Amino acid sequence: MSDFSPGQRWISDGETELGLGTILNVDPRSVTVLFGASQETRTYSNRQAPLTRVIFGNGDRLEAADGWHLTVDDSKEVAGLIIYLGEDDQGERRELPEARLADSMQFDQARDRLLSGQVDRNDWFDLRFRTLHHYHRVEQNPALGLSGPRIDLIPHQLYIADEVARRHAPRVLLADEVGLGKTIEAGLILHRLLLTGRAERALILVPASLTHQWLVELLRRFALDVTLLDEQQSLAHGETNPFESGQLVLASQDWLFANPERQAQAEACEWDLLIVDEAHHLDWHPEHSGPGYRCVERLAARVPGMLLLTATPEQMGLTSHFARLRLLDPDRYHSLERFREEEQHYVEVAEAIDALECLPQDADERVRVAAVIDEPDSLALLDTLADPQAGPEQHVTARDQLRDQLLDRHGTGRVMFRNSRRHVGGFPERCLHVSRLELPASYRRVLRRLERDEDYLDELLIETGLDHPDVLVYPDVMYRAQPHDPLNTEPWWQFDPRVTWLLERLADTGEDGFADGKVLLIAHDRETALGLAEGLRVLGGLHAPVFHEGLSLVERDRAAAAFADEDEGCQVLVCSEIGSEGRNFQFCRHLVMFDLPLHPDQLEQRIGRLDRIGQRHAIQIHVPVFADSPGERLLRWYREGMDAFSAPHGIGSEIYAAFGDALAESLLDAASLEDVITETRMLFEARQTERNAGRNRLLELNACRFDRAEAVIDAIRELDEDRALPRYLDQALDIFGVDSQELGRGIVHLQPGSHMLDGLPGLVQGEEGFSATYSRSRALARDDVQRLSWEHPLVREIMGRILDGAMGNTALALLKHPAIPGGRLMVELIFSTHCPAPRQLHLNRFLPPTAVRVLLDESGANLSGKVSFTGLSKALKKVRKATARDLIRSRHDQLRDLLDQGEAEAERELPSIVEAAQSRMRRELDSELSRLEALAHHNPAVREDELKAQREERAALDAAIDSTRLRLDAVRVIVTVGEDD
Ligand SMILES: Nc1ncnc2c1ncn2[C@@H]1O[C@H](COP(=O)(O)OP(=O)(O)OP(=O)(O)O)[C@@H](O)[C@H]1O
Repeated sequence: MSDFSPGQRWISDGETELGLGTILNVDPRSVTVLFGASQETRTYSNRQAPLTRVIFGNGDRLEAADGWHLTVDDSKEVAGLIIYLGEDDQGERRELPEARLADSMQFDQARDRLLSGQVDRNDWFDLRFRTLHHYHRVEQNPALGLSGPRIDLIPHQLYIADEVARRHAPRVLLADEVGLGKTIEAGLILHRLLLTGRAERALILVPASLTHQWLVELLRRFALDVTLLDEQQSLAHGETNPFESGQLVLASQDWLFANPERQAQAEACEWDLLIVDEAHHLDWHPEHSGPGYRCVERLAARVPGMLLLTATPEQMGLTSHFARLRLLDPDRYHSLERFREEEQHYVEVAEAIDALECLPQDADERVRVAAVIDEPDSLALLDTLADPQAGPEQHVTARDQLRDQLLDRHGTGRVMFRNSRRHVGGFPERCLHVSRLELPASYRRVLRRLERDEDYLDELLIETGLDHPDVLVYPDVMYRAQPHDPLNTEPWWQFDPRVTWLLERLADTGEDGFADGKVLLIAHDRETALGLAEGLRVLGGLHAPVFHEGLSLVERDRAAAAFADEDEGCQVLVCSEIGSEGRNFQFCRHLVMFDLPLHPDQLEQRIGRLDRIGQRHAIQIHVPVFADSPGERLLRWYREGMDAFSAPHGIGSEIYAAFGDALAESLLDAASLEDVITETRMLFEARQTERNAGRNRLLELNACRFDRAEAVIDAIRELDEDRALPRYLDQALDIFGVDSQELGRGIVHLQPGSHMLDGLPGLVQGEEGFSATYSRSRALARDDVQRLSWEHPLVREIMGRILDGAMGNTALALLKHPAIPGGRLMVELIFSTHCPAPRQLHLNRFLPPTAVRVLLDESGANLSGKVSFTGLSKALKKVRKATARDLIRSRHDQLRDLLDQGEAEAERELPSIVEAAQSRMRRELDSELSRLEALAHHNPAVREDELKAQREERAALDAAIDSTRLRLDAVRVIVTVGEDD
């Protein structure tokens, strides 16, 4: 191209964001352009410069470098430079030489780009329209944020995620029984909040031993890229706050709770959500609370959303449990006494819920319901339900609504979610195998003396520094604590029969043996675990990795990975108590409790490693005990006092508080043990009956409302089975330059093509790319295959780039049609609703960008209703860019008039779009608001700030929707060609 002259204004085709350029220099080979707004200079080859001359036409409004505006009505050319003539905003006639146009004039808007002759590929325009269409659809799906994660669709988890993530700044305790998927629930909530714009930054605090597992789960299941922060990483940030280094930060509790400076840095950041796993460790006492509790308490006061996770909420006692509820909602949980008192009425509420099923047939049951309700809306529903004249449909609706109201208005339901195996169902059986072994002489010697001599216990405690009753229950620990005893010369594992017992079982292929599967072994003490591993190696030649608190995180993960490997992995993993929390070991079927923990909740945590979602076998729990030892008595207490091995019952903590001391006393005294067991059993049965009738029942009914869970699952399935996604993605990948290769069985491999556009997640030039599938079940079966969904980061990135940028917002194509003579012009205009609002309002659920298409022929007739987008698109032929530019230049004025007319046509559709969005929003938010207001009367768990936020949100949404405008998003010029052209 040789017609460049210094001073002319041109724009870069590939980098429109640089703004308007000025030719600085031209020589026979190259042309140099200054882009003043971005302070960039580019030199291009003179022959192939990807530049378009910017020439405005009559009616265009221009901005001058010194800020005034000119509406053009004429132009002239002087020495190759254009001078625009027209009127300024005050109506004065002025001239504006092109060299004095503002550098900052924007050229990404479709109108400007088109009129300045910039056109994109025709298929880009198609993709842009389809993107708008699908985005509009998907954003309104109620399952948005829940459909992308690579998980099985398990009702209780999806119910909780949906219920919690729709709340303003949710603050809840996720307290499902062990292994039912609290991590998954927290991940789902986080994912949905992020995708819908309700949260942007989250801090996740987990025990050190679980950091890696969380990191992997969040990446593998939720495609969330999390920054794992530790001291080493933090030091690398020098003076800057390391917690600012990512949007999602994962850190170890052990590290943060011990480090006041780092805590101050974490507190100094803005977070939307705080997640704390294994929250039962946050212990609180009136005189002294633990450092973890204090740290979380300070964060809780600043961070609006909070999820606490624990399977054993009362493990540190009821007071600590209450204190954690208070962290979530200090207004609601201010008095422990009152909390206890409320619990007394749960039975009546649960009975009233059951009574609903008997109405209207059994009129007497009405009284039971009426006894617990007094709100007029509930009473009206009860009247309908009890009225035999009402129709069956009315009965069903009234029953459902009343049930929801009863659940909503009483109990801890809004703050605490606890699903149990009993309620969820479908979990494997637990089988207990006890092996009685003879007490070795070295242990017996001490125990006998303890039984005979009361003072010896005190001496022993002082001498060993151990606690009571640990000294009794862990004889190998006691043995090791007396290294100076001349009789204690051998390592304990050399004579402890549990070691040989274990070796025999590991090798045994018979019914009693462990040879058919992996074995997780948990011992209370780290030294026991280490010694045992040594014993296995020396006595049996067996290598067993050890997992304990003394290992670094990397070493722990290595040990767990060595165990998990299906083909190469070791048969047994030896863990100290630290292995009994949070880790996923459901691929094992044998659990060996080398000794027993002293707290029932700890016992349940141990079993929970295997008894979790994904376990496919009955769980074999093996306990070797020494005959007539304190360990055997402890076992009896667990079995006979509370059936601790058969199923979780959630009252371990209360039982331990009541009988822990008496039990410790009776471990040496078989006679008093009988009484402890009898009394434990009585309390256990009484509490269980009480809780199952009241609190547990309410918690269960509240933790999963199956009909609502089903509705969420249906919405997810709709997205899962959406056949439009593969079609859309095929086209998008092709345009973005991603190569896709079918691998068979529904799996494709995606990798960067040679012309791939940069910055697509998971695809880097020169790297392999990734394999993926649209099928949920296939993705679940194969860790190495990602799942493609509308929520996959690659799909979101592609859609975002198209919608936020200018890609494909102008095009020109030819149409050959026997009925239309050549040389005619048509324009296809795509308008989109534009409605600026803060992201956290999640406006898209009511009014996502909505396309309005207008198709005009050159006479201005609107053909949109007659000619569909797809029909027209199929008939179009592409054209060279240079020809397109010439065509546009020659029809500039006519095109501008058509654009103006199209705008007026589209505007006519706006009111109905706004009205529909407004009524959708009001319907949903008003009913939620009235539900919340009614609830607040009864259940103080509704926080005042929640109500306030809900009202403000409604007002803000109303205003935002009201201010919706239409913006021209894309335009395609269509030129007809005759049969002979
Ligand atoms: N919906 C699901 N789809 C697939 N796997 C799941 C699902 N829910 C849970 N799992 C798997 O089941 C195991 C237990 O889940 P998770 O770790 O979330 O339970 P948890 O309640 O947090 O356990 P714990 O009480 O031990 O902390 C994990 O391996 C998890 O990946």
